[in-house]
Amino acid sequence: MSSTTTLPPPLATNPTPTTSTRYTAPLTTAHTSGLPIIDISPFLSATSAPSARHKTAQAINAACVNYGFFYLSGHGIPVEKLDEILALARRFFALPLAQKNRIKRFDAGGAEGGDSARGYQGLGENVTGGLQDLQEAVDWYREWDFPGEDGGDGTVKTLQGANLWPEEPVELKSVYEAYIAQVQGVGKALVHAMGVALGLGPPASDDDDAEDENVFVRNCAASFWVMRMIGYPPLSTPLSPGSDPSQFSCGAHTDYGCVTLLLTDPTPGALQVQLRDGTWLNADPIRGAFVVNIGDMIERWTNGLWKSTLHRVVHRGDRYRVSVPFFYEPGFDSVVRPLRECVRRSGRAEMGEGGTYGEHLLTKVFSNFYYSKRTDW
Ligand SMILES: N=C(N)NCCCC[C@H](N)C(=O)O
Ligand SMILES: O=C(O)CCC(=O)C(=O)O
Ligand SMILES: [Fe+2]
Repeated sequence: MSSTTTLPPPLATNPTPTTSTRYTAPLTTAHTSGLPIIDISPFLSATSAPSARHKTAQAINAACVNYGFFYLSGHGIPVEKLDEILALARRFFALPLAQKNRIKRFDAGGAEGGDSARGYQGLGENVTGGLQDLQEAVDWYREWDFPGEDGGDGTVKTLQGANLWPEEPVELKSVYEAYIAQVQGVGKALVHAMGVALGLGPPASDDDDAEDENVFVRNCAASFWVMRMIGYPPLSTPLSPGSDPSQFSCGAHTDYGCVTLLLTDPTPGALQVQLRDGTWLNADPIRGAFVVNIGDMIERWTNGLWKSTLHRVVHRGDRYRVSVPFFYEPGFDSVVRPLRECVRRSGRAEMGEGGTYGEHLLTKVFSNFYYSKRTDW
């Protein structure tokens, strides 16, 4: 394939942010935002009652049909650990730029002519919908060693290689690696629950180990996860009442894979989620809970029964904001095509080409960087 990087077309004007509290399904517990709070613990314990799992699965289905977003509680990661993750992110971003640049991602514009998505990216380096985001970030991906130079086809180099870890804070690497192991377990339980919520049973098998497995769990077994640590200085442009934002901390986008487990500091009014009617809802954080949303691969698998919902960050507070999303995704080579049962239920034609998650991810990553000058794929 030979083409230059094309950015997505500019977004149509965004609707005015709102703090709507409407929701359309009977949900047992809801935050003031209206987004449901869902307890995943029945899927983390092997001994939980079937009725408890059923309740969780039903709540997930309602949340994914109505919003594509919810809060997740009962995940078992202590709140002190979550606070520590955020505090370490804040300490890293407070370092001088020269020090942060010591783990700078290897840029396409660099003298050596390669690029890498792993590492630190400075303010304005990430682009969404054709606009630079007012954020800086560090990306870590599942480590992936190719036997060959470029994985065979020259298109995956950007995602290869080892992660870059900062020297400071010294404990960041070990704390984050332990967290990644824990949060992957939550991701696995969550996609398991999602398969149950959709009535996607395990494959017919005599193998006891496969008893609980469904198509989501299987495809995430070698999850090509992404961990992202983001820092957001406040946007400076004033917003007059009723006007649309012209600058974003992170422009409106959908996430790419299965589920995002988002951890943020307590800053309110920053993360906004688009409702079905096109208005924007503030999804303010709940301490100790994750904000969860589904990504493009779940939308494709379900043939749109569950939507990968647009969301954005518009941070106008007065304090530097940090967030740490963990993206629990399919394997890089997972072929994702609509599930026959979901196509039938949706009553719509089969959506999407049915390519691999890796192909989707690469398309996204190559359109994300302001400095990318990629011409060789
Ligand atoms: N790995 C995930 N999902 N990262 C989400 C990043 C979203 C913003 C990005 N600039 C974009 O336009 O997609
Ligand atoms: O920082 C946030 O609240 C959300 C970030 C986000 O949506 C993303 O990185 O995909
Ligand atoms: Fe996102």
